[in-house]
Amino acid sequence: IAEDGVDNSEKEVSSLHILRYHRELLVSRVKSIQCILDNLLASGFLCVEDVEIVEHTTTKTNQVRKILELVQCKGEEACEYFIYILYKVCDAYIDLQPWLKEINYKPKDSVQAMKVVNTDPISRYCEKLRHEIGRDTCFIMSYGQREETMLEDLYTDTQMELFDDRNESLGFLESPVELLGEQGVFNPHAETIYVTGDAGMGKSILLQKLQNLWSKRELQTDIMFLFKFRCRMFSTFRDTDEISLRDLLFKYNCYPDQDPDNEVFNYIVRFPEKALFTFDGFDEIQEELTLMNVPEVVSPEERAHPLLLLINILCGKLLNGSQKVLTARTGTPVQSRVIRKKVVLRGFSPVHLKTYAHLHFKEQEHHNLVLVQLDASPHLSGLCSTPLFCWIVFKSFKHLYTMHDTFELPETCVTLTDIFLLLSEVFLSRLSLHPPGILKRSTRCSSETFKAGLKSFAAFAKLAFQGMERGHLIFNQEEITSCGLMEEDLLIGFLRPVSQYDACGSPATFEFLHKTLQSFLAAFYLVLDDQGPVSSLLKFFTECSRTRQTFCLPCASCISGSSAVRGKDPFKSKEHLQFANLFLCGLLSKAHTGLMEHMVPPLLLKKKRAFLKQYLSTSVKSHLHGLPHYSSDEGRRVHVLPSFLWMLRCIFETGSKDVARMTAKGITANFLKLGYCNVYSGDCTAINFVLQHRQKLLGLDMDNNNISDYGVKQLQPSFCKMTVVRFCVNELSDSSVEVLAEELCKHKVVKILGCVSISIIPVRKYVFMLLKYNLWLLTFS
Ligand SMILES: Nc1ncnc2c1ncn2[C@@H]1O[C@H](COP(=O)(O)OP(=O)(O)OP(=O)(O)O)[C@@H](O)[C@H]1O
Repeated sequence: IAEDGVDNSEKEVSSLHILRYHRELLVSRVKSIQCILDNLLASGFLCVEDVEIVEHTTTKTNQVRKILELVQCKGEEACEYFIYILYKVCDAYIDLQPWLKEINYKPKDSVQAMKVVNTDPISRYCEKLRHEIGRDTCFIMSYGQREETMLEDLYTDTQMELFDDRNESLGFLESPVELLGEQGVFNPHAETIYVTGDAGMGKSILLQKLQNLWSKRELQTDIMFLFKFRCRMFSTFRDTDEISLRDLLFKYNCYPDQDPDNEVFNYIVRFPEKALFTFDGFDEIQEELTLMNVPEVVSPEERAHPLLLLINILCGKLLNGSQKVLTARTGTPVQSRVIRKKVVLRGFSPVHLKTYAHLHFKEQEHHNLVLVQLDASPHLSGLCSTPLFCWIVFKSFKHLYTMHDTFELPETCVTLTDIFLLLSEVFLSRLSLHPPGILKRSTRCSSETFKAGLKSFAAFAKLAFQGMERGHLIFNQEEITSCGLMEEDLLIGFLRPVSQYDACGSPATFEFLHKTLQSFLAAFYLVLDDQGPVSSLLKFFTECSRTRQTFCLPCASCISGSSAVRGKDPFKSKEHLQFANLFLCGLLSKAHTGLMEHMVPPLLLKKKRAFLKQYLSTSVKSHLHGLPHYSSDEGRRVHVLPSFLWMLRCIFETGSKDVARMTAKGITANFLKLGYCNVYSGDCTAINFVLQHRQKLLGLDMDNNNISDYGVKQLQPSFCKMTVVRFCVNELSDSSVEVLAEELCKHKVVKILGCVSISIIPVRKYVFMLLKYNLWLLTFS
């Protein structure tokens, strides 16, 4: 006989006895009665009048007492069924599960044959959340509001590299299912999984995949609630707005139904570890974080500014124990003490790229054509390792190929501007008189398409520009109309509705298909604008170079690490401004004169180009001059920062050999360290574009970047100038070793080669060759 007086050794302890004996425990632990009443009524143990009696009883504890009284009156079978409900609906009666274990409860076969329907508000809410998230995440963004693609049909894994707090690689994740797991956790006390990557690397899609997996119960986790937020939403609040935590969770996801006692929210507060938050695009709210001055900790009941709630959730001060996945673009400062693990998205590997092409092009003819063209252009393949750029290239190819007799992917020197022009052409061609597929046109005339759609295009460009000026990513109907956009313009694809922010169901606000597209259009506006002085062209360059002090909230400083003063450097600022500048350089390049002259008076265009070139030359000179040099045994060394890369990207986009030559000459150091600069394969073309103009020899250290074989191929023409070549900790395969060995042996100027190879076989083959020329091999594995 146990301490509580119940004889557990006896086989048949009556349920009636159990209820009587544990009455007070049950009264204190049964928090929700709805599900019990529903099931007792449905199974006929209680009648409607009984239920009404319970409902009219005043307090929750008295209601439970009443139910117990009633079931005991109905007899053993009713009591048995009552306990069975507690056992079956375990989520709702979580507090009673230890007790059921204690009394060694095992449902009899007879009661197991009876049906229990889970009508508990918490379980119902979980189901509702899963259903809504499943519905919201099953499509992938596509252009045109009428066209959507299933996530499952297009999602391709990307390279997800794990890093510790000292930026040492901890290997790769195999699939999004592993994102919440223990692999790569370097700070077990923190709760935020930080996913970072460059623009268009697939951070939002990875979150979408994660949410979709959860909705289908394929995530292998016991997370019951998933709340998804896009950080840009937090910028839509005024400084004085306040909201409760309850509203933040439910209003921007979904509200529980029939939950008069607030059971769902109370449950989340009691068991935060059952909740997962996803916050997408933390970089989009950095500006606002600097403006507020608010207290650090809030309670779940207190109303506060939504941003403050966000920060406190991320820091673990609110809903401590909940899991968080936060995404942001590379370089967004987030303090490592709140980071549990860090995942860097590296884009498509060559194998992923092939898989993605396969999913994209179901028709063999298209598929083969694209693969042949990609193989022929390592530069294009490098660009396509960024999923966003790849998606644009593939989508445009598909569209233009079906519209015209012949269409080839862009050639070797394709720039990002070319890619976004292609996307714009596709959008604008929807305005043309010939719908795709009906009549194929023999020749493609881009300028004609742009000219025909110029009115709408200029209106989109204006909207994008105004948004950039005001720091807006979301636009209301009024802003859209004031730029001259009509309802039918919205269908062509530049904008998409932000439906979930409107509780009434109708999409009242819009955003650009992608942030990068907004930057592109804003740059286009600067080129088209014939009202302001030519100098207004430099609007975003000037903004980038403005000395800015970033003030951080006391609590925001837990998250955003930096409060540094930004220097006067036009290549060092927020990425969306950098992109706008890059596109400006591209649009005003010589290569696009033919197209732009159809939209901008030639004289004005010429003036703008000359003005930009002059500015760029001066800025490059001052940037190079400002780089910190130091002397070493190998001569003058310089360790550049990621802003140097932005400068090179802009130069490449201009296509100006003069500026490239001047830059190559301006690098006075004889050793350039480009480590940890986030160089990806697409950048190697820009680096090569400048370095091939260099007369003097140069050592180049590109360790710890994101360069694949495509990048090495792009640098081939510059190897003849290199005394040191370092590619350690990149994504090179054996084929790069072959390229490197052959190139370097050919030119015989290289003294040190550092790289890591996947297998040793090609290395052995080339080691002898390299040693013959007294070459120091650094890190072969
Ligand atoms: N894993 C993937 N599989 C298939 N397509 C992808 C994948 N990742 C990204 N894409 C494509 O690239 C587009 C851009 O991706 P996404 O918006 O996720 O990038 P991001 O890293 O969040 O960019 P940003 O930092 O600029 O917001 C997607 O809309 C999709 O078309």
